[in-house]
Amino acid sequence: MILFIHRKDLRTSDLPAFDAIASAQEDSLHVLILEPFLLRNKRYLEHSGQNFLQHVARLQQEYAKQGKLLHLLYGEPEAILQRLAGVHPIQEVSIHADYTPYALTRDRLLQDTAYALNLRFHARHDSMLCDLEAFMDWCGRSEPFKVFTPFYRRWRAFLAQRFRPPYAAGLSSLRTVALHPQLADAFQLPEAIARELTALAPAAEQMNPDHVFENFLHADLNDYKVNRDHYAQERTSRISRHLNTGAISARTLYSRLTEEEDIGEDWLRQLAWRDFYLGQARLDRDFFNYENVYDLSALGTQHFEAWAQGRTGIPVIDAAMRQLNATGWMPNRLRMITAMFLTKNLGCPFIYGERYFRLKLSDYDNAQNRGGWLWSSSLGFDASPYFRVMNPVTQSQTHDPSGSYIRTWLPERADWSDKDIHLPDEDAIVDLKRSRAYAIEVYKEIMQSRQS
Ligand SMILES: Cc1cc2nc3c(=O)[nH]c(=O)nc-3n(C[C@H](O)[C@H](O)[C@H](O)COP(=O)(O)OP(=O)(O)OC[C@H]3O[C@@H](n4cnc5c(N)ncnc54)[C@H](O)[C@@H]3O)c2cc1C
Repeated sequence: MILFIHRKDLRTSDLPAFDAIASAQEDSLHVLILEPFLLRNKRYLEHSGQNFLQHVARLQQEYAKQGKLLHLLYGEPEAILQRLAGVHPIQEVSIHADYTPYALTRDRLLQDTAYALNLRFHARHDSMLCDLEAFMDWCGRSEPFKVFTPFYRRWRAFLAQRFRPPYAAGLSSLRTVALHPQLADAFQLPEAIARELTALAPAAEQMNPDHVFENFLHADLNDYKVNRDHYAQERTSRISRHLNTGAISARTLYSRLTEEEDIGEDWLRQLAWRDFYLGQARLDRDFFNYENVYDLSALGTQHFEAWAQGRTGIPVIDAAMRQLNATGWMPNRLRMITAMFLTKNLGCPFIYGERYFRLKLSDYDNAQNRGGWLWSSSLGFDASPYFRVMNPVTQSQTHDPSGSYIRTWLPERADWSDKDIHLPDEDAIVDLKRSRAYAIEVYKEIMQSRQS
């Protein structure tokens, strides 16, 4: 019997592990473990936690529809494995790998436990569109790409030659087995979480990542290049929250995209950024540690709360933060503008904004979020130059000239003229020009402080 543990792969088709289980022709016990650390401080009530639980509810529905068994458990994975292996004839543990520092430690412990129990252990790669090892071998490189454009060129060529199509075996071809009732009791979900799952079930039922993507392909792919930064129009795919929980795979997206007459190069380029950051999370030893590589002690948190609450007096910043707080969504350009504003104009270390987005973004993903914050604060590979400080007023004038986004999220400005609506309040918490000049000086020193 194979124990399969769901992770950021909350779907029932195109899973490398399902293919392996089907080939082995063995029974499989499928569990999804909700870990106390990941649900701490009622995180499941924040947008990021709600998105995850909603996808869990959907996965349960998918299993039920196909007459298959999925068991939701609460506890430490290695303790659960120990108990399960004592009761079920498990010979192998199968997971899809995750690369955050927390996940690596957890999975090392899980692997050690499996080996101590004489079980086989398989962690298969799933999240990237390009298999990283195969890609690096093909490129003849051992060092990660530090600059996006050359990475992108090679990545495109690799896909054209070596794209690995979606895996064929679906859930329907597997023989899932029931969990011993005693174990279900021992690791049952806390009542509050079980309640949330029930409450989210109706919305989960309506959710369909394939439809989200199909709608985008038909309605918005052709004009993506022009529209992607017109954030008031919301014309991007909005696939990220499904992609990051694994409810749809990057392979499926690419495979579907290649059926289009015009493949949508600009959109694909964005998907490449996702692989660029996922690759860095695995190959750049500093990726999760830049806050210690540079001396950020000249920065402070004085204005962090005003930023987080959307009370800075800079209209587009406040509108974006209010949208994020209310809905869990913020368009990409506004993420760049708000992140740069916090780290540069307000002089706040990037980890505070990163942590805030971790809770608030529905599509939160550790590697993508860190990548975005490193880019905005000029740290890490291929980041914005230290002297680049986007001006939120001119960004707003350029990308939303009529100010319709501000009108939606700052109702107190709904009647302002197109000209005035972008301008800072008289008592805005910073002067854009002065804070920009100061940020450039400070970040120049930060760049020089790098510990090798
Ligand atoms: C400070 C900051 C924080 C961010 N945090 C996250 C996060 O937690 N999770 C997340 O998925 N994305 C994050 N991003 C990247 C980007 O904003 C989102 O991926 C994008 O807005 C998702 O919308 P979409 O699915 O409509 O994207 P589309 O424009 O339709 O693009 C398609 C896909 O390409 C990828 N993509 C697009 N833009 C980027 C980018 N700049 N970097 C990496 N991948 C990209 C995403 O997987 C996206 O779903 C962050 C960006 C910044 C600047």
